[in-house]
Amino acid sequence: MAKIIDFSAKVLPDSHIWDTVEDGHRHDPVIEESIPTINLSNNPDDYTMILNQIKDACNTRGFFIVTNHGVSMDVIHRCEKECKRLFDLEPCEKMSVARKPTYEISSGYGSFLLSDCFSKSFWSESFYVVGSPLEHAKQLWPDDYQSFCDAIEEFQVEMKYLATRLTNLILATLGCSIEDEDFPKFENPTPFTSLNSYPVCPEPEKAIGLAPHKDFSMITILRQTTDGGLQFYRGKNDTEGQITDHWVPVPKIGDALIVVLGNVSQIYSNGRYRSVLHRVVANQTIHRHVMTYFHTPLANAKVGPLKKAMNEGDSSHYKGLECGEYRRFGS
Ligand SMILES: O=C(O)CCC(=O)C(=O)O
Ligand SMILES: [Fe+2]
Repeated sequence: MAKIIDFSAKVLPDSHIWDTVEDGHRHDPVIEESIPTINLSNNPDDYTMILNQIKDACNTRGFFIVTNHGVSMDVIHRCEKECKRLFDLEPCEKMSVARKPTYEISSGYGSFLLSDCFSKSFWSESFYVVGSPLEHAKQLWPDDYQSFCDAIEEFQVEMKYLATRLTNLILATLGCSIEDEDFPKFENPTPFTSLNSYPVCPEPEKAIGLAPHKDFSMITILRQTTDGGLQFYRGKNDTEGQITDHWVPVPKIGDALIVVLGNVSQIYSNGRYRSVLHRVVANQTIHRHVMTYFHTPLANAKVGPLKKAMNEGDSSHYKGLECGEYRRFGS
């Protein structure tokens, strides 16, 4: 349920103090390291190289950065502008389009759905767009809603195109092909976009922007306006063997986008690829905005390990369930 939060407070309210709450790996060190960066050129000669780079990133990290991704930077910049316009509104205006308190994802303003799992609140706000933003945009800006709708809708179209391309590449790295009868169909899934805002925090070391979690999607694609927040987890259980448990901060790299493997990738690959734990830390100097696109099969699509992704003799680690059922069981 959305509550009004005073993000201009000089002292962190008790409702947002996390330093005594176990949020999982809170105190593991943050270590800067290079993040796999893949140039998605359209040159057919680069296809095998791109496939190998994606395979390596999926095997070892569960996240990577893409450049030359084909998403229009004009659309991205317009979306960033509209995202700031939205979060700059007065709290009561934003509350007028608050998300309904349901477990199902629905459009509107509020805290992240994940926040319902914790007793403390996140130092952040989000605006979910499931399908079209028209109704809420008209309510917020009766005479000036078109630029918001256009930017978000164009963003969703471009992101869906990129997400489909990346999904097909990821499945190809598992030996699956579009001709397979169980090759997942992502036709007409309702686009789900989240605009996120992480205001400057008076006491960032005691707060959290977004608690550690894994995404439910096949992949999530993110665009951040600045760095200073998102971190991915790498730990002993990762495939590279003996590495120290740590968090890897994600810098903002020019026009690049960030790709995150979600639980559906883990299920399709029968656990060969792992969805990656990630979090957002609060910071004291920059107001960070993020646009996120979640690429997920339809709720009634069957999701289970793909035949060709399994090696001879492998047993299935996941039951074949409908996508919506997996969501209800949580992650
Ligand atoms: O805002 C971010 O940087 C991350 C958002 C995220 O992980 C999510 O919405 O699932
Ligand atoms: Fe996430």
